[in-house]
Amino acid sequence: MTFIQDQLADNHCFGCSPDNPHGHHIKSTWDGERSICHFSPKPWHCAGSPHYVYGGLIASLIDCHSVCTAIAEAYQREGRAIGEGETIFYVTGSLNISYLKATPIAGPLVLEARLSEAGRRKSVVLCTLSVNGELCAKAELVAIRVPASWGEA
Ligand SMILES: CCCCCCCCCCCC(=O)SCCNC(=O)CCNC(=O)[C@H](O)C(C)(C)COP(=O)(O)OP(=O)(O)OC[C@H]1O[C@@H](n2cnc3c(N)ncnc32)[C@H](O)[C@@H]1OP(=O)(O)O
Repeated sequence: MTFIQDQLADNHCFGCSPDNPHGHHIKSTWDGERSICHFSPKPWHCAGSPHYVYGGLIASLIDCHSVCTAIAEAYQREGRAIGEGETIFYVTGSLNISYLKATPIAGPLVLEARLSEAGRRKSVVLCTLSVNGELCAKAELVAIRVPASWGEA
């Protein structure tokens, strides 16, 4: 299986860099229309209850998976394989989440994202997070394209 994050070089992101030892290391697939990410929370990712996932973690996963989706779609729109040629970099402009149900920590969490708008600099990504087929959170993220130098070390 090919993951978006493994095709992007020099990535330092807490959410998705394969090389950040302290990060979440999320992995997302992209099929040309939608992206999927599976994540299994650890017991310490709990909210006030040990049974449910901390909302900040949910936001972090949705944030990163959605921005990676915007990046994958932008490469596709330019007719390039992900990571090929000049780096395409997006950042989060806004993130609006609705927590619909407490998210079981037993997981796995399944994130699914697709674009509802794709402009020159601005993409709008719709993302859902489900567990065992139950929708627990949904979000809209505005991703803004920035120069590749934004991501340099
Ligand atoms: C190495 C491989 C990769 C590796 C992969 C890396 C994945 C990284 C994932 C990390 C995700 C993050 O956490 S990123 C970190 C958190 N985010 C940030 O730090 C961003 C901080 N904010 C900024 O730098 C700036 O405000 C920007 C870049 C977001 C926008 O500023 P700007 O450049 O002046 O934008 P501007 O020209 O005014 O607007 C352009 C268009 O975007 C819209 N727009 C601008 N800001 C917003 C906003 N906050 N919410 C909604 N929409 C907005 C405008 O209406 C306009 O739409 P229209 O008129 O064109 O329709």
